[in-house]
Amino acid sequence: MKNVDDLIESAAELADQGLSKGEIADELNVSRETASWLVERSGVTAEPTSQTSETATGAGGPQDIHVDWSAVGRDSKRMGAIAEAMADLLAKHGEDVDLTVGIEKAGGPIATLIARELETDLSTYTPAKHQWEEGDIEDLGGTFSRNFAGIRNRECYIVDDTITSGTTMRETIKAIRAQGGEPLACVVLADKQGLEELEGVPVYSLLQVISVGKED
Ligand SMILES: O=P(O)(O)OC[C@H]1O[C@H](OP(=O)(O)OP(=O)(O)O)[C@H](O)[C@@H]1O
Repeated sequence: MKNVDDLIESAAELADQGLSKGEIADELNVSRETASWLVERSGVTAEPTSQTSETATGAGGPQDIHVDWSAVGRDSKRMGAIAEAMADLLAKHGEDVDLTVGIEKAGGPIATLIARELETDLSTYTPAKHQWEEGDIEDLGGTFSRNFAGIRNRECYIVDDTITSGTTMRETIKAIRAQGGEPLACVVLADKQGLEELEGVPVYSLLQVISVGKED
């Protein structure tokens, strides 16, 4: 499920099957208000309520969602469990990959644990935005840390905590290719874009955060 249109379609199917709005809310993991809004948008029910329309269309609502994963990040055991799950998402790409690239800063610790799980080397990439102070960020480049493994024309995985716009992940893919490497897959904790791929590289996430209250 990728976007609000998919949710609307699913809500319509469930409504057609005779489920109540509460049951649809449970099925789709959204609030009752949002379930009502989705069903109304699908055209399956004719009479919108002013309350649900107001609530879910979200006029003046948030433009972005902050993902706070500190309950995981502050505990190495929880981090290890999350890294195991993220590594599992990459398992379909086989066992030949021997490099995991973490995007600094937050992606570094996660990548370290995933690299351990997958028994790969570890590399880290610091995106250009971390060097930026003023001027055009396009004039800056990111850097691979010399403290960790080099890309050296290898296939690799890319790890970060979140994708918001996708800019950082896209930059990292290009930087790895510029070093002769080939990213086989990206993995993040939370993807706020609901991406399937970026620059031709598959994107996996434990959570996809789908905004249902915002008009495109
Ligand atoms: O998809 P994007 O719009 O590029 O945003 C996602 C990036 O933003 C965050 O990094 P942040 O700048 O907060 O740095 P940090 O990793 O040091 O926390 C996050 O860790 C990703 O790297």
